[in-house]
Amino acid sequence: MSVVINHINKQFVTDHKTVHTLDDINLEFKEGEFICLLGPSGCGKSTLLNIIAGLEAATAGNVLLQGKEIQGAGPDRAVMFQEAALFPWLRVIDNVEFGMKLAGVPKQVRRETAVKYLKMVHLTRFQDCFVHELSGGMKQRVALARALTLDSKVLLMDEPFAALDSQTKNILQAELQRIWWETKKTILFVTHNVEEAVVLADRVVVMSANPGRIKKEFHIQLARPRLPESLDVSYFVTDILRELKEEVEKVAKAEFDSDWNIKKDTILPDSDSNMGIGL
Ligand SMILES: Nc1ncnc2c1ncn2[C@@H]1O[C@H](COP(=O)(O)OP(=O)(O)OP(=O)(O)O)[C@@H](O)[C@H]1O
Repeated sequence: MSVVINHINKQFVTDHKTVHTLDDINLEFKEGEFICLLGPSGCGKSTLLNIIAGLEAATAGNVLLQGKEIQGAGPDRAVMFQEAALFPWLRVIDNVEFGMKLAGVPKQVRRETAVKYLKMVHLTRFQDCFVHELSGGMKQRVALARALTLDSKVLLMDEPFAALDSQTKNILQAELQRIWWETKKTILFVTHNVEEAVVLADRVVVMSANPGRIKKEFHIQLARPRLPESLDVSYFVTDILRELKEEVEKVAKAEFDSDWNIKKDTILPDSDSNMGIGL
């Protein structure tokens, strides 16, 4: 399913100020394309993802899915966040079935579909466990299985692996590459991690901040599966980091006290592929 973002603007109006978060965002995702969105903290990545999900309204502009303007959230778009947001009182299998239950899918079909996707994330052995019995990585795999069950053509992922250790993250990146390949979904994946973006994406979109704009796009024409430690991945990482560095420093200058010295206290060593985290 193709996604077209037309002239999206977003302003948040609070009691004491108006924040111009997104300025004239135009983007097109081809059917089955994997896009990663990178940018300094606060540039509006999550806001843009929420607008595409229909969870947030744009101030101006629109989002077209297969040529049709979206009106709020819909089953054609599944969303996955940094926190798995599973129900602790339900077993794994019931968590995976939950969205289908709400959608009125009959019990038998629900169960078969849940097992199919638990198999896809290699968790069938744990289907009768409760959430507290799972590791962080397993919880995200349950959330991924749940997101896949509604068979939506678009998957919107907001830093889904950010809270995981690097080994688990690498495993899940490999799994996601395989699942994307098998399901042919259109994926928008928000991350702070440049290496993760290069490993996963067909195209990496870099945003600038204040207000959020599209700064540059990188087409990652590398064979898959990709390994984070490979030389061709590092080549793209270096290139993208160069583009991001300027943006992250701009945000830091605006947010840090005036005695902060960008050279002395630098948070931006050239090899840092998590640039911007924690700003
Ligand atoms: N509900 C809201 N009300 C007011 N301002 C908001 C709201 N949601 C987001 N903002 C502001 O919009 C800007 C963009 O926020 P957003 O979370 O989209 O950025 P981000 O790039 O995803 O950041 P991060 O990488 O840190 O998650 C920030 O300045 C934020 O404070």
